[in-house]
Amino acid sequence: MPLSSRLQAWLRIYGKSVYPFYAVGLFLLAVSLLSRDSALLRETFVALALVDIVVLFALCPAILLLGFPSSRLGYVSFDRITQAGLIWLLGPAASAVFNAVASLIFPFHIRAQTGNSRAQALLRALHNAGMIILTILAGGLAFRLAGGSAPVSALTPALILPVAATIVSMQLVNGLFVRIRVALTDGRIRIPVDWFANTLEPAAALIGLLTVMIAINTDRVLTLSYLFVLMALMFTVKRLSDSRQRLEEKVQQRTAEIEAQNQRLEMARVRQQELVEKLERLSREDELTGLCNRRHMDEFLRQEKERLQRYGGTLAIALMDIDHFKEVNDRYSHQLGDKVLMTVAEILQHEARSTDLVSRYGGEEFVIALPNADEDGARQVIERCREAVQSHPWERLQAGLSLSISGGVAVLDEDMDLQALFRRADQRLYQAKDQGRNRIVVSD
Ligand SMILES: Nc1nc2c(ncn2[C@@H]2O[C@H](COP(=O)(O)OP(=O)(O)OP(=O)(O)O)[C@@H](O)[C@H]2O)c(=O)[nH]1
Repeated sequence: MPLSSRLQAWLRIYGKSVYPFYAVGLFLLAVSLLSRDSALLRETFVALALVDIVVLFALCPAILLLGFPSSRLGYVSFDRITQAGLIWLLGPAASAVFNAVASLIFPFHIRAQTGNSRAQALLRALHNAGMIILTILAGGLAFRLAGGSAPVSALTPALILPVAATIVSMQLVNGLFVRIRVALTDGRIRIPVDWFANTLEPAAALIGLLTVMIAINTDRVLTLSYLFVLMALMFTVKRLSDSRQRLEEKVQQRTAEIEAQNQRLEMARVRQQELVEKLERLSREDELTGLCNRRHMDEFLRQEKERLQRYGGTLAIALMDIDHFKEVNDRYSHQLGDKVLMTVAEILQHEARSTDLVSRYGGEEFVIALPNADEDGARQVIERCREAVQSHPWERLQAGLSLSISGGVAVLDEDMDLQALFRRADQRLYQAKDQGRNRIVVSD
């Protein structure tokens, strides 16, 4: 924000809210300067006015110039200076009234940022004032119970306990109210209170005590110099707090970026995994029918043969071929031929046992591996397949279409290799074709 508009904003706030308090402060300052009868009263008024001046001319412009809402401490900590300071100076009742009135301004000041209506800001202002009155009265009560009496006129060790009691009780009551408010709003509001602000609150209250004592016990030039240093300190702390917050935000942003990056990597990993699985599946699967392919069948038979050699048992294979399949392609279409292949695949899969493996071995040729099946067992399964293909309602697929399959079955002998097993099954398939098709040949 350029300086001129900052000044304008300051004047706006000054005109709308700060002015009455400033006027009261100046009035009290004037009265205290003029009332020569009571030195204590005058000193008290001087102190009050000076504390006000710090708040009005240091804190308000600081908040305005440095930007309030981003602060994690700002008013939360520094308004404790006037609250506690005035308890010790004027007593809890006066401090409560003064600070409650001052706290009414704040919700209107940040109305633009919060987007609250005038009515909402008013409710919040009343709520703030109520909270502050109770907090200050609790602080004052603790101060009195711990043996303190207002006005404080000298810094003595006896003050330590009452001052500590004031600060701790105010901190506790304030914290309690904030928590109640968070609970009532379902945790929707963000509280600008963290350990940093919590540490600063007692510190701010101590600064209040020091301010009061300096105002009472020293001349005005020294007091004003002290206030000037205090002001500079406040700016520094505010700057520190802001840069700390910016750092925190940067860390949060970086963390979010890293998390997003991790998520992207994880997604890429999952996609890669899916791709690998798909490739693996494709390398085992026949694309048209979804049955396993020749590569997978060969691998399966190799493993089965090894298992047999080690543990014994039987293994049969059946080579099946659709009869006159070329005619289907030629007479109807290649597309219909594909549908026939898919339907035959479904039938074979359905009729085979769950331990059998059905594959499309190439073209219109299917191989079924039948672990633990002897000639009779294999015959039963393959006959069932043949009958199912023959009795399938092919007309539904194409009017006038009827189909059958032929098959050759072979059982693995002890000293036989897989090639020989295939040769034997192939010979029997040709036998079946020779004998008129639509049949299964199991033995020579
Ligand atoms: N539609 C389609 N046809 C295929 C596919 N693979 C092989 N074929 C066809 O299958 C037919 C096989 O014909 P043949 O080997 O002559 O035997 P067939 O007509 O079934 O006669 P037999 O086996 O003697 O009963 C050929 O016309 C191939 O083009 C395929 O994936 N889709």
